[in-house]
Amino acid sequence: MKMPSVAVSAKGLMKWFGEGPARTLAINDASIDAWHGEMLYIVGPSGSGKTTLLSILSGILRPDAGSVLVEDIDIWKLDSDALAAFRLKTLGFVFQDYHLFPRLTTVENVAIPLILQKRNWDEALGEAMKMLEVVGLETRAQLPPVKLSGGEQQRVAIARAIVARPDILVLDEPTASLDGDTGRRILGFVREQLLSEQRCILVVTHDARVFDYADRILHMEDGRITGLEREAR
Ligand SMILES: Nc1ncnc2c1ncn2[C@@H]1O[C@H](COP(=O)(O)OP(=O)(O)OP(=O)(O)O)[C@@H](O)[C@H]1O
Repeated sequence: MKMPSVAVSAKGLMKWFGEGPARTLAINDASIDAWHGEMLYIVGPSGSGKTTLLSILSGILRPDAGSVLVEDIDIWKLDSDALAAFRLKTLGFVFQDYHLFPRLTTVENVAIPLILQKRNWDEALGEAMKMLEVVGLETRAQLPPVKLSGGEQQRVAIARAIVARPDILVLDEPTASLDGDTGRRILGFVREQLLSEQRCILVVTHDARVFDYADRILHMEDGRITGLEREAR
């Protein structure tokens, strides 16, 4: 059997927030390897450090110690321009609060990663439209995101994150505003589409309804990684 290759490898991560008596250790000596072709979940109680870890792994938040290799590149040694270019080329994100652009239409929001990669505007809008069909929002394409419900905005954020087929997809509570069926359908689609291309998907979630999509589940508590389960798939 072919061994999976490592997509993201983090070693000895530490992260503190705040100063003096309010200083909090958010990540305490965390190390992980995530592989191409797997969906790796990060679960744990509120405040255990899941979002902080995801932000460090995806080049958004600088750790105080430790290293992160993504596709063999030591991302925290890149300068800020190189890191931004690398994130654009390699990573797709869905944040907890979606980060949609209010002045753009829904379809333009989904097209953004393709436009930033210098794809032709009409072609980018065409691809974005196909993604909106997948998440069931083609009739909302020309509306601004504020006209959409929370669950619809979450689906737009997911469509935008996968439209450029990123090597690594990072999802923070991707099903929080979705009903059970929609959440499962969309995560199932993401899994099927991206894992068949050997992409790596990192998911922070509390949503037990979608746990069975995970290949492995990493548990966190008080900033530490306390366990790793392999799901029987
Ligand atoms: N920007 C920040 N400034 C100060 N403290 C922070 C900041 N971000 C996170 N923390 C603290 O770091 C710890 C880990 O937070 P984090 O948001 O990573 O946890 P989480 O497991 O994702 O929680 P949740 O499930 O509630 O989103 C918490 O104690 C939190 O209060």
